Amino acid sequence: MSTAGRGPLRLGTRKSLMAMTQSRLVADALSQRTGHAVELVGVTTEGDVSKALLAQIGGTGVFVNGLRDKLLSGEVDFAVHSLKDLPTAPADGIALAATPPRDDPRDALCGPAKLADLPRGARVGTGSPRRVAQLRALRPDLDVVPIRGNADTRLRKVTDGELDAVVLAFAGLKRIGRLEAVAEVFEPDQMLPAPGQGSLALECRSDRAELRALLGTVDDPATRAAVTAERTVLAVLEAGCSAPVGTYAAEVEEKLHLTATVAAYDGTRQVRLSASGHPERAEELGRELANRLLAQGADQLMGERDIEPR
Ligand SMILES: NCc1[nH]cc(CCC(=O)O)c1CC(=O)O
Repeated sequence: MSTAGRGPLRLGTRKSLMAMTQSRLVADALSQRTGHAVELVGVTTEGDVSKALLAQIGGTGVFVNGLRDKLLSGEVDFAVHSLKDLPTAPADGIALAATPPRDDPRDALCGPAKLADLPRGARVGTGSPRRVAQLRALRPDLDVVPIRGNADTRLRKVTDGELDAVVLAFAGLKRIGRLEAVAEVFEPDQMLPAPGQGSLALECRSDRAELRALLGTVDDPATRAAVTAERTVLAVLEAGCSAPVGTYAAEVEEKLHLTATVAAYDGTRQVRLSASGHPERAEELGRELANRLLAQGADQLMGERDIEPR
């Protein structure tokens, strides 16, 4: 195929502004490292076509599967995903070839005021149970409103006056050039991000060894250790992207520090634990922390649900 200099590498990407921007970033980094030209190939996935489908199956993997099909059929050579959108279960025939250096993993409040300055009962929109639970823990008086749609659509609900604020991933806002909307960035001690948030994932067919090595030139081992620990927590909890699970891992002085929370939707209870260890033990660290969360009632908290995103 095109791995050894015969024509550009074909990068399959969703066509949204966020996806195109992050794909272009990866394409540029890869060209710089390897000298290979990279061509973006826009792919329409089921998740882009059908909102009904997205609601029905909860979003897990719909964006990802369409791109994986193109990898397996050989229509594209590799794909770039937001890592937090990747299901934790490995996919047959697909390899996670690289996790580039992570962008800012934090969540951001977008609107006219910081969280503490929003009026009592202010309407704050988010589609994520993880954000719902942690927002309610911080400000039980808020009216947390479930919303869907891309970042632009969500931000418009604030400018239209339908909502007082929305919570979105800082990295995504940066990629679409909307950081001016940010009123406050939440530190992990206030709100733990989604596992893998702010990170990208490069996938290709697992049988293409040469291509995997080439893509591996943009891999960042510290990012990989961190997101491995975070995603293992999610996998062991058997929770998906729609679970009230927040995690954050980072390497400090060659040690990996991991914090994870499982929170009740009503914000009244939260289990939150931390652990640290050698980055090579990222997976074990995640597994051990998840088991400790379960021992403290995490499964019961995850089973509770009081709002459905619309
Ligand atoms: N769920 C959609 C999604 N997938 C990745 C990002 C943001 C970028 C990232 O986390 O890497 C977003 C939007 C958001 O949560 O605000």
